[in-house]
Amino acid sequence: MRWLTAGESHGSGLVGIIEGLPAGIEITTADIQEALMRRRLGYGRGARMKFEQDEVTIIGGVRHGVTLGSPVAIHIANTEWPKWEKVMNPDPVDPSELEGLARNAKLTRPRPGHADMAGMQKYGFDEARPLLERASARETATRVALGRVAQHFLAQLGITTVSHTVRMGDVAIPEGYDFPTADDVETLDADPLRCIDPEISAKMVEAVDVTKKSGETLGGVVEVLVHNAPVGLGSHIHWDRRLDSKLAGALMGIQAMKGVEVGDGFDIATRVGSDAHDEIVRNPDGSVSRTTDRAGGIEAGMSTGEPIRVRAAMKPIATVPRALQTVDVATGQATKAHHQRSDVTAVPASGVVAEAMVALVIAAEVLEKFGGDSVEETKRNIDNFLANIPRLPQPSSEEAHEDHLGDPL
Ligand SMILES: Cc1cc2nc3c(=O)[nH]c(=O)nc-3n(C[C@H](O)[C@H](O)[C@H](O)COP(=O)(O)O)c2cc1C
Ligand SMILES: C=C(O[C@@H]1CC(C(=O)O)=C[C@@H](OP(=O)(O)O)[C@H]1O)C(=O)O
Repeated sequence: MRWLTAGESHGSGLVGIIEGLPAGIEITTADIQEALMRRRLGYGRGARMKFEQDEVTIIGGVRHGVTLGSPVAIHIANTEWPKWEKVMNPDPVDPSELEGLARNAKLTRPRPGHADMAGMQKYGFDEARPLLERASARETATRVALGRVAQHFLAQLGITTVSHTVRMGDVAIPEGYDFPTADDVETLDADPLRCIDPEISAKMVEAVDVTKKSGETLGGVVEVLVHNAPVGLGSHIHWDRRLDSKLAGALMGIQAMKGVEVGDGFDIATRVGSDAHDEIVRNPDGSVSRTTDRAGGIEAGMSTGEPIRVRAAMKPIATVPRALQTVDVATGQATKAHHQRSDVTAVPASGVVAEAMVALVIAAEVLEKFGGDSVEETKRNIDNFLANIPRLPQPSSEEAHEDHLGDPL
């Protein structure tokens, strides 16, 4: 399975293509539209989220609400395009038509923390527009659209994904909360911060308000959980086949992410071994499970069958209203970075994007291990694999209580 996106923030639209998914995934334009609505929700987003619409067209790969096994191509029109048509036209535009257009003004005061400065130097532009257009998280609409197709595939296999906000600036949900499941998605989406704790959510709203008033921006942390993923996705045999490596790369590939954790992540480094791992127990049917989920459902790069749990830390938005120190690349003068309308925070939206990225990784891993040209075939292969994992023998009561501490390997 592979996928690609194209399109600029203020271009005519975005395009996503995903190839290698099986036939038989149930998906409609309305489903994708709904996924894109979820990405627009969230307290702290800027004006653009309110007036711009995501107009979805499925270009190929789906017939009568079901995938065909051919590449699925999705177009998302930017409804703002008429205002940007001259400034962002792929074809040359007569300079007289651009004269005096505020939108065409050269952005020569790069924002620290965005693509402006490094991008100008790397790609040889004398202003930031050609960089920020593609760096912009507008592109994540396409990932969410493709991610929704992957999520439907996984859901038909019984695998579900859910995301939520666990931190907004210095407000965090206390550890020890029950992991949300697919049943919580509606409640989470109805919360302005996509937080499972209403009291903490109210404090997060307050933090966003205070931040906005002071001309500042705010970051936070989102968590994604995958429930019911089979054991054995990913592999220990090479670094780039490890599931944790792939998930970390996918999450870090989201704009503004500065850190990723798997399971209890960085906190694990502060603990002793017996508080760091997930002890293994025999279930009555002879299968095994873990007593905790500190490892985030991944050991040695392989899913264990426990919930997969990953987190991503988002930095505060770089377009800070109280603009930061920079230099004007046209004059060399010290100045303040250019500022336009912008989000105060996009953490809740990032949870939806992170969920899509995780779904795309898990879908690819499911297909890598189990294959299948139809969803039914993939499902048969998973069921067959799981049915053939040997069940543990029934222990005698003495053996069950035997202390294996110090057993030689
Ligand atoms: C959903 C979402 C919305 C974002 N909105 C903004 C925004 O309004 N203004 C801004 O400066 N950055 C915003 N960002 C972050 C920038 O896109 C990002 O900082 C920039 O592309 C530079 O990449 P980097 O932060 O990964 O270094 C947003 C990110 C996401 C995921
Ligand atoms: C358009 C989206 O997010 C944009 C992401 C973004 C950035 O710099 O990443 C900057 C803002 O765009 P603008 O500068 O045009 O106001 C956000 O609105 C979107 O998520 O659909």
